[in-house]
Amino acid sequence: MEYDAQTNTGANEESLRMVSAAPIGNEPVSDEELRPHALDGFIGQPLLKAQLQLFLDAARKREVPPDHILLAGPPGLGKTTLAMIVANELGVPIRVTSGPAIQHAGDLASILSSLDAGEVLFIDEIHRLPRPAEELLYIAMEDFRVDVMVGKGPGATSIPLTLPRFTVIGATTREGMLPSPLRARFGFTAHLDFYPHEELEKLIERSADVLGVKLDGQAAHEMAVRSRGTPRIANRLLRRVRDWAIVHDLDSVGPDDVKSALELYQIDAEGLDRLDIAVLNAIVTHFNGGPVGLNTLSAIVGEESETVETVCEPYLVREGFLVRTPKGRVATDKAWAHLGLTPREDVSKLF
Ligand SMILES: Nc1ncnc2c1ncn2[C@@H]1O[C@H](COP(=O)(O)OP(=O)(O)OP(=O)(O)O)[C@@H](O)[C@H]1O
Ligand SMILES: [Mg+2]
Repeated sequence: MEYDAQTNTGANEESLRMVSAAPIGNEPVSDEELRPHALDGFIGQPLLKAQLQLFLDAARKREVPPDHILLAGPPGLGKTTLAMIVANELGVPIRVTSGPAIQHAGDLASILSSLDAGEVLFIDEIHRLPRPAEELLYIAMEDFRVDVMVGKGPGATSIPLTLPRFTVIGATTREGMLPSPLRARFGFTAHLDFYPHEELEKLIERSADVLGVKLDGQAAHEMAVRSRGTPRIANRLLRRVRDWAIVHDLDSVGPDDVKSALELYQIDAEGLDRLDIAVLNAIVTHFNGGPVGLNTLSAIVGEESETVETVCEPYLVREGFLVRTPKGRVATDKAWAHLGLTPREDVSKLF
């Protein structure tokens, strides 16, 4: 299987954070050891699993490759994992590429024309396909045909090539950016949601078995509540806890070990890290709870405003620490309480 490194570079600031949902460093490789290979081993998302199971069973019974599948959802929730599982369950090979890796329509044409019958073509970050490639893909997905250009300039001719039936699995973190003709060509769209704590606990227990880490009592729970609903983060926290256990010669890891290990990495009880806390602190101490504009806020915490907006805010908003108002960002009562402070009087009157 090829792995497209381009989708997982990201030496940006987000990727340096322990609680970033994007992969860090060599994680695409180490993600591999923790990936379940069958639908059974895929933790959580019960509705999605039932839908996918039915979809695959029907295709198997009809003895045809299944319709194209779109996997949509935030980073680190299991899109790549599900794509691999689908190919595995169908017992077919999977070809892996990504939107940014395909620079010209010709790149995609050559991949398509080399596919075997029934093969799965996984296109990660499909919302980043260049336009001409996207148009070529429409035809290939619908009519199983690709027009190959032969020659250059005025003498160039296009030769239609019939393709065997295959299945495209597209993954996207930005479903809204997919043009509707492309979206319409998928027979099934799976939306992945953030995982509840109980599911993350199960996931951490499974990963701990794979890594040979023995967890006691509430250890898995303590990691789950700090994982921001994201399996990739859960697995990363587990690896850091494993490091702690190795260095301290522990045979098994208890909840207090988890707390100490993750405190060292400045991840607090709600999964907030140094930057999240800095953002909340800035709003509360400099602006008495807000509202404050994004640029001012970012300047105070010393980060790019994009980092604050795309990395910190979604989680802070989702967890009710922060609200976005037309006048700027406002810290909620929960944020004040989390910082151990009492909210100013009139903050509730803003809403
Ligand atoms: N439901 C799950 N059960 C078990 N492990 C999971 C599950 N979902 C994700 N994981 C694990 O989390 C890690 C990240 O998952 P994956 O690479 O599939 O995410 P992704 O949605 O493709 O992220 P990205 O958008 O960044 O590509 C992998 O190690 C995978 O094994
Ligand atoms: Mg992925």
